[in-house]
Amino acid sequence: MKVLDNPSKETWKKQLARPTFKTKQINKIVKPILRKVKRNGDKALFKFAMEYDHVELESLFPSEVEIQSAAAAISPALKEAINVAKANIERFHMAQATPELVDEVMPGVVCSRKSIPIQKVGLYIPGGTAPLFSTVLMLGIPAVLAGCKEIVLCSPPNKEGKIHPAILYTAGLVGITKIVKAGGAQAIAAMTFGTESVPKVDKIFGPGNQFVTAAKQIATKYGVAIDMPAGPSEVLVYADDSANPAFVAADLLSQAEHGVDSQVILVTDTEKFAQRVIKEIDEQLEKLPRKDIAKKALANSIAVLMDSAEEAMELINFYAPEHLIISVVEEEAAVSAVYNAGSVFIGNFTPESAGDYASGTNHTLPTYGYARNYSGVSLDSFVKKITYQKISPEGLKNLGPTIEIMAENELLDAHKNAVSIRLKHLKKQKK
Ligand SMILES: NC(=O)c1ccc[n+]([C@@H]2O[C@H](COP(=O)([O-])OP(=O)(O)OC[C@H]3O[C@@H](n4cnc5c(N)ncnc54)[C@H](O)[C@@H]3O)[C@@H](O)[C@H]2O)c1
Ligand SMILES: N[C@H](CO)Cc1c[nH]c[nH+]1
Ligand SMILES: [Zn+2]
Repeated sequence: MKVLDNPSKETWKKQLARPTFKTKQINKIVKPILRKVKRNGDKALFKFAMEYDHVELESLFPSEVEIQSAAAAISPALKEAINVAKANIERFHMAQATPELVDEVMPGVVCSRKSIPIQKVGLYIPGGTAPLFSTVLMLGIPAVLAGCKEIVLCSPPNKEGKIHPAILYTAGLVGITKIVKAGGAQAIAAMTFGTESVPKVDKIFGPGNQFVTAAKQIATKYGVAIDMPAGPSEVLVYADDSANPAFVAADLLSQAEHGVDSQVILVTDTEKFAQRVIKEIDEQLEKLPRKDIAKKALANSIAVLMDSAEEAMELINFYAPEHLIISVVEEEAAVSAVYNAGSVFIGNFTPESAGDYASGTNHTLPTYGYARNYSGVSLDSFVKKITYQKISPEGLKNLGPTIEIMAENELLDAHKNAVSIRLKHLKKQKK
């Protein structure tokens, strides 16, 4: 882990760059995949499963036997844990529901706004190097709560041609029945264009590797919406002497183990603390089954020493981390200074893993600095807000002249007439 000592502002962009997202090279692979799925439908999905997941699939759907045996393969302890997580995620996402808004803005002019579910949604559940069944909860729960009519779930098959039992079990628990064995860019293409077996959806959700993220971004050119670019996981820990170096190291490693292209950052105020954390990382790393992945991610990672708390916060907002852990004495000041982050974890006893699994917040979050302009997934991501208005004759008498003069000055007479014709009618009626 490289250590930077009070880097000057002009160097932040370069010094804190994420591992190069080789957009051009990735797009070169992803675009033909999209094209082929659009042209050849299911046939292309079978072909890409062979090419990228190294399996010859018999069917794109899990069989009834696979679904039944998935439930049997999950231990009672894991089932219990999934239930606790589900309850917390449901509770926190349910609390996000906004009631219908109705307002009589002036006498006789009533405006309202309602949340209407997006009808068809596609959920991508990563499965390349780890079976992220927790993502089924994070996407499936708000989709069901929002009332989406059709929910399709795609996840890559393993070498036996199966989707991980925990993903199948959790999907069933949440109430998702349309499950497709497809991963990577081909899954995104299938949900974008539709195939013989996969319905075309209105919006695609979910994290994934660089191929998935690039495919989602290209897919938007074909009329489908996406939640956000949710790529390789990252965490920034802002800690001082009051933090426990072993805890900090564990948090940094928790995101480093996601993928070789993940990045983790430590921001602290003394070289001594940074070195204690680095020592802990070295010790904990050796015991991790995914140490080879984490090691590569750590090669992209940095410890930054910042003397001034204000500048530290400026740097953090500049970086806009997906996850931000704050473990400093001046906790409140730091928390209130955050304006760019996907999700914030406060205090020594709030590991980022809590949000990944079970505390209730959503773990599908913007990476790569997109926390500057995107929010993480929430109930809102699965609805559209439709506005309504109803104007009474009295209301039109009150508002009409305002509209008429504005339309006239925009040189749009037909707009003005739509009001004038009604006002004249009302005048005649009065006589
Ligand atoms: N930002 C978030 O909210 C969030 C949440 C969870 C996970 N993640 C990230 O999701 C990612 C999951 O990645 P993963 O790889 O384990 O699973 P994945 O399911 O995203 O990707 C696996 C698929 O990638 C495709 N693929 C692999 N190599 C390819 C190649 N050379 N060319 C074309 N396609 C190829 C294959 O089709 C395979 O099925 C990690 O980077 C993790 O950090 C992010
Ligand atoms: N940290 C990931 C989001 O960036 C989510 C996750 C799922 N499982 C474990 N972690
Ligand atoms: Zn994680």
